[in-house]
Amino acid sequence: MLKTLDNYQLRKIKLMKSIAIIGASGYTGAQITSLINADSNLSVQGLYVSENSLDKGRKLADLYPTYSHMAYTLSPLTDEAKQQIVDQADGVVLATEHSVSLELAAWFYKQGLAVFDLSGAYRFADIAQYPKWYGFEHTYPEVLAEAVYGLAEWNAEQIKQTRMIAVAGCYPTASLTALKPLKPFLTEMYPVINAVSGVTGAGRKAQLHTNFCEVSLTPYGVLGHRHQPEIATHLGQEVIFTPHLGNFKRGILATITVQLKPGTTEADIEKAYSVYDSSPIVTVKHNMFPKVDDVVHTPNCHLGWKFDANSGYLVVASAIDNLMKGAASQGLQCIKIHFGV
Ligand SMILES: NC(=O)C1=CN([C@@H]2O[C@H](COP(=O)(O)OP(=O)(O)OC[C@H]3O[C@@H](n4cnc5c(N)ncnc54)[C@H](OP(=O)(O)O)[C@@H]3O)[C@@H](O)[C@H]2O)C=CC1
Ligand SMILES: CC(=O)N[C@@H](CCC(=O)OP(=O)(O)O)C(=O)O
Repeated sequence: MLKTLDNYQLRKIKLMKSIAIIGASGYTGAQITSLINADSNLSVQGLYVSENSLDKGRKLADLYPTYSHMAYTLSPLTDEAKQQIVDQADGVVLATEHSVSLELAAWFYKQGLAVFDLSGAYRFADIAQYPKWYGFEHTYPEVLAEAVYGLAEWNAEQIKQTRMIAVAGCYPTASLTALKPLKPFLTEMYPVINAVSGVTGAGRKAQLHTNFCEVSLTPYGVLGHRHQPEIATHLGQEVIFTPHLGNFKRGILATITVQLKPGTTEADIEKAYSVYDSSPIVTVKHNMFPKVDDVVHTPNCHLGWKFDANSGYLVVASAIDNLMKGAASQGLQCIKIHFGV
């Protein structure tokens, strides 16, 4: 029977899965490395940075002393390294910028690996969206056609079936987790999402606007952030989305105001959110609101809501850690769902 299985199927039934992490010196890459390292069903094949990276050859723990228990070295992603990944790994995590992920995802996918991309390069099924929101033409429609949106609580069946997983964005994860259960009750009025992110959301590289002395709570990307169409696409409804940069390191709080269909009751909303009753990750509270501090460094999403039956307005707040549920721990959820470990 084994003779009829191809290499990928054989790898899939192997008990321990080996994962390569590309972009491992960045915030999400280092975070997912620590999660994979701690998981008894997974092993780290290797950690990679760009071929000419200033960090190549350095130990991850030298960049992040908090990871002093891990002895991994950052290797340059040369052609030989890519071939080694193909030979040794079952899956590859891309914790790289969108245009880098665009190329690497297609290459590793075509070599037969499972790809878990933390960037936005494969999150829209509609190829026409990429030039506007990401500034590039998507040149791999055949790989894009295989991509599934890695919102773990909602798309588990598809995540099992495909090798190309576009892990959901950070603000979209917070927003969609709150809004998707309410879909049957939404009207034509757009939900209004105001969200604040910690500065790690912008990545590790030096940028003026994330300097300590520059950061002060402010909106950005108003009526033009790429997460607006990501949320709208995966909700199936337009939204108004306003992100803010907050003066804290980690975490996202999205506060969402939405008018529900006439006749909607509190019981309807309770029932809608009961979809998360069996989830160890999503917790829903009525008339109690979440705090960012309660979710940072955890994979959890905390939701809190209040409804005014007279006006039909619901306010729901959603808190996650942008580096965890917004990227690395959701990536880990996708890996574990995909490989069934
Ligand atoms: N930060 C966040 O909260 C979230 C981020 N994301 C997404 O995850 C991805 C990574 O984000 P983040 O960790 O913040 O980014 P960082 O800027 O912190 O890290 C980027 C990493 O990519 C490496 N890199 C750059 N170019 C290449 C290349 N050509 N080949 C291999 N490695 C390369 C960098 O190392 P070097 O340059 O030294 O090679 C670094 O390790 C992005 O697409 C981002 O949009 C998703 C959800 C949340
Ligand atoms: C504070 C900050 O700059 N946040 C980033 C979002 C985080 C991110 O990298 O976006 P993805 O989840 O789509 O990968 C931004 O607004 O672009």
